[in-house]
Amino acid sequence: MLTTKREPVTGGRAPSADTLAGAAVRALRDEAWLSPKPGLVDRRGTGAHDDMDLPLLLASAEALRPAFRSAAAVADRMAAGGGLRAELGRIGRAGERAMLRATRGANTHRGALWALGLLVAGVAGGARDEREAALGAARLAAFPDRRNPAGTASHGERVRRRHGARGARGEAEDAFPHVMEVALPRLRRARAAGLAEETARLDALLEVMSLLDDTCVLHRGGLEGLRVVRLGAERVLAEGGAGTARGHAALLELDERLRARRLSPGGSGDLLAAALFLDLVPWPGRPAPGGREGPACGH
Ligand SMILES: CC(C)(COP(=O)(O)OP(=O)(O)OC[C@H]1O[C@@H](n2cnc3c(N)ncnc32)[C@H](O)[C@@H]1O)[C@@H](O)C(=O)NCCC(=O)NCCS
Ligand SMILES: Nc1ncnc2c1ncn2[C@@H]1O[C@H](COP(=O)(O)OP(=O)(O)OP(=O)(O)O)[C@@H](O)[C@H]1O
Repeated sequence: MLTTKREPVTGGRAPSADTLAGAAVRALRDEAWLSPKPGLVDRRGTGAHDDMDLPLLLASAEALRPAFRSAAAVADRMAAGGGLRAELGRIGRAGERAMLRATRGANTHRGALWALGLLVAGVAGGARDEREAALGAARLAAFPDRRNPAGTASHGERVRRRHGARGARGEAEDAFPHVMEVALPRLRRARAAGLAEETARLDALLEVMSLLDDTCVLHRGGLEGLRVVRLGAERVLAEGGAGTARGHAALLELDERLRARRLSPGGSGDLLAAALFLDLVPWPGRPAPGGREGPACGH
């Protein structure tokens, strides 16, 4: 049964489902285009992957638009609770099927759909700012996924058992600390310091990479792989970040190393996309989203 949602934000209305879906797809596209990203698919190539490239990521992002729209619509209609969580689970699984159809079976955006789907629902549920959106998403993530079909042992599940990493689910339940306390502040600090938008985004990605227990990396490379990713990202930042000659050289070296070991920091890519999404949301009563108009990276 549908329950009515709590009264919305004071003053303005939550952005429409179309607007939120547009921002989520745009965030995925921006993350995909961003280059050079260590180990990830970008506009230069396939990174550490052999089953995906930029056109496939862009097609996947577009295929997820209806799922984001539905997540927003249902969160606008229903009160936050177990019922809404169950609906989001259904929408998320349908979104994953649409993604797999669009990519002929490649997992291009599973983790991203999870993070962005919950955040879209957090915003549509009446959040007035990004902090409230992350807290709303966390509350939803904490409800049991009642309709989750049993017996689907994902890579993340196996890694969780083996290494105790809490992965994508833990990040959401904790209200996205690597988005709220790492990626967004880094992005804004870098912009305030006058760095180019692409450099600011790369530095935000690298800082997340240097801290995250990424189950994508653990699955492919174990604890040693995770160490390579985290220390490598830390070194790029210590050399001055993506915008300096030394930092850029360290970044390309890290990219080589990750591609040679088939290590892809997909969880960090997802969380950068989540930060870009929150940065794009037209919060009620506020001016231009993220203070910028139009694509920052020329696509
Ligand atoms: C919880 C999810 C992510 C499944 O998690 P699980 O770890 O079992 O899956 P999987 O191994 O496929 O990994 C998920 C992806 O998360 C990303 N990731 C990895 N580590 C992290 C991390 N520390 N933080 C954030 N993201 C991470 C990576 O991209 C990874 O590929 C999710 O897909 C799910 O339960 N979906 C069901 C549909 C649903 O409820 N959707 C709701 C929102 S629409
Ligand atoms: N630019 C990007 N390039 C590649 N992956 C990305 C990118 N941005 C985010 N991701 C995330 O990385 C994940 C891809 O993970 P991975 O390739 O490890 O999946 P898998 O198919 O489950 O594993 P494997 O390929 O090892 O069998 C996706 O869930 C996606 O959300």
